[in-house]
Amino acid sequence: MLVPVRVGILTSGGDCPGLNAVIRGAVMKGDRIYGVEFLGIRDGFRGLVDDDIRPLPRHDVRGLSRQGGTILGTSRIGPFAEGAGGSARVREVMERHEMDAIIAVGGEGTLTVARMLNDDGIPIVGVPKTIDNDLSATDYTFGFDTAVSIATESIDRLRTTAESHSRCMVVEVMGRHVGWIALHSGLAGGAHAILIPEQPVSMEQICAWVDAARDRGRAPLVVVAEGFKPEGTEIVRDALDGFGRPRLGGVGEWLGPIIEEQTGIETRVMTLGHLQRGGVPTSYDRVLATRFGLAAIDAVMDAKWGHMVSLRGIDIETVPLHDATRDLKSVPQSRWDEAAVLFG
Ligand SMILES: Nc1ncnc2c1ncn2[C@@H]1O[C@H](COP(=O)(O)OP(=O)(O)OP(=O)(O)O)[C@@H](O)[C@H]1O
Ligand SMILES: O=P(O)(O)OC[C@H]1O[C@](O)(CO)[C@@H](O)[C@@H]1O
Ligand SMILES: [Mg+2]
Repeated sequence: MLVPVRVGILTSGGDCPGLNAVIRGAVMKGDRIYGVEFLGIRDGFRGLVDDDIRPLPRHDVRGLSRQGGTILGTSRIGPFAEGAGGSARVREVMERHEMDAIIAVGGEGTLTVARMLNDDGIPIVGVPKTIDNDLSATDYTFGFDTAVSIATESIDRLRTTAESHSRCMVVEVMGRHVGWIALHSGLAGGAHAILIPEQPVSMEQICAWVDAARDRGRAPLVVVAEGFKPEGTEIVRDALDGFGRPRLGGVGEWLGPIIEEQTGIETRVMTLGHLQRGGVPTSYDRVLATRFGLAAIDAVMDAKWGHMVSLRGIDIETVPLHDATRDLKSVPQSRWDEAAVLFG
């Protein structure tokens, strides 16, 4: 059996508070316990395609657990894009650097690529990241707690100004396919309506909740996930990002004027955007990310190729990437029903 001595690590997809803590955990345990050397792959899979790789010694990860972003850089470039060379190119670059295995830290797309590389025989393990908390096969991903904390603090601040002016406030948070950030920050912040991609809601219902909150003497607070789709209305999103995905952000700006017109309540809109992904991770995310990093190098040494580390209850386990990338973890109906009792 291959005993890895040189391990490459990359971070891919959108950045997320806690990525550096994963890198530190893996490198420190790899150095102290297993005596392996690390290679830092720059900007996710781009570094493998372009051969942009450098040594990542232990002293380079000092103090990293509290640092936001990723010291390795990240991108949405994949090895299976046209002209990128696929698994053959990845294998060639690994051989040039005598790299025995790869730790890939990323979201559903990155882990899908890791699975495809593994299917072609490349020794790789995954670490799940995303502020959206949309990965199945793990209870939580790091970054989510930080994003919810930032959103909740923002909601608390927006509330005092909204109350002073008796205004309605619409707060747009991230959540491309799922509404976990909106659900948790909305619950924590006492929102009068929480709008998520999983639950289409009509404008009539949204305005009814706003009216009801105002009638009780409250400044109505609406928390909306960027991927929310109002029932019976198409929001045209024709702008695409560099990778052909709809550029989200803007549903709040779309909702605000309609609420103002239909309810007569002066309405302001705040889109939190990338604030939710920046800055230092919370202590919860630092601990989870560090534990994921420690478990990732264990998985490499145990040759758990094609697996990712995962949180189950309070334990860190490994699960096959095939299971982890099958379905997105959306907000179940019961969680939305539970929250909806408090709307209006
Ligand atoms: N099914 C796929 N086949 C080939 N390449 C893929 C596939 N899915 C994703 N990729 C590649 O992997 C990259 C990383 O995926 P993506 O940009 O979705 O980030 P992610 O890891 O899912 O993180 P985030 O949560 O920020 O989206 C994609 O930009 C693309 O280049
Ligand atoms: O930073 P970018 O590339 O605009 O990506 C934004 C997307 O990334 C995420 O933050 C994480 O997947 C989503 O919530 C959001 O839609
Ligand atoms: Mg993705």
